[in-house]
Amino acid sequence: MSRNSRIILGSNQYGKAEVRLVKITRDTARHEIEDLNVTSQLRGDFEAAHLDGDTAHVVATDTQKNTVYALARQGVGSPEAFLLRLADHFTSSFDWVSGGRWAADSFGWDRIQAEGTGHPHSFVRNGQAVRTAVVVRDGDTAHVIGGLKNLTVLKSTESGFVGFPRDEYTTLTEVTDRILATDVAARWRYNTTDLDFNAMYDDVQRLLLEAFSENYSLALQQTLYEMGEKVLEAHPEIDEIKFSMPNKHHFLVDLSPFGLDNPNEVFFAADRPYGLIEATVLRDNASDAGNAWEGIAGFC
Ligand SMILES: O=c1[nH]c(=O)c2[nH]c(=O)[nH]c2[nH]1
Repeated sequence: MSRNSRIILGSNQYGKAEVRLVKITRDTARHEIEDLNVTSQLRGDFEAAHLDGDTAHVVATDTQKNTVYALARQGVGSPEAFLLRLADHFTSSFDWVSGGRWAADSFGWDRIQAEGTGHPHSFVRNGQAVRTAVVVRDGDTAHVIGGLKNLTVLKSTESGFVGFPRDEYTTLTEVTDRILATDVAARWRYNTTDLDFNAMYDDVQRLLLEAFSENYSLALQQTLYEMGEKVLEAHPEIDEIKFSMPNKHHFLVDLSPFGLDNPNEVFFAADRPYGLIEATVLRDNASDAGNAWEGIAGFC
């Protein structure tokens, strides 16, 4: 086949998406569970595969899936550490693999309560946030991005929204006492790979919840910024944090047709449309993110 010399291959990556991995650690009768959804994508010299169908460099996506399971046999530890190990494995095993992108969602399980410290091997899926992690490896450089999504929070007072501009299309009334509710999605970029990522995750989640709850909110934008600021102040290992937060509106129901008052007690929880508040909070001297954020959808 003759080739059009003015057409070239651009950026590319490939691998296995959403490998469902459950790892039970059962060294003792008290088991531990790790539950992840892992995506592995390789980057490097794959031009011949795209141009000629030459598979000599194509580490099969099936092999990538198997590698996820095989490396899990030695333990997961934390999503971030596990993805770093996958990155190391692929870049050191195949000369032409120069890097890639590895991502995981991880799902929490709590022990079913028994006396004392909980059941040794029975768990209930934790309905709280889904933990997210991404490792982007380019040569010897690795970027690690921790995160969470679906962290649903609500405060029933200590929030208002006043002072916004009014034009011919503005109907919103000013309120100094409203419900503020959102599903927090956040991704934060570490500036080192040598960390106890599980401890970091727990502390970032704690700080996010604390910041959401502690101050009067003049706008969801302000609360978002305070959440990011609190994380960056506490953790020099994090250079930036991105948020995407829907403003889940709760409208006061007019009960006057029924002869009833409604002192901020009965609400219609609308599911759409919703406000969508997104921002990045970062250090003014943040390290270079390179292409770390590429492919992470839904943030600005
Ligand atoms: O916290 C808020 N920020 C907004 O930008 C906004 N816009 C709106 O209609 N309500 C709100 N609330």
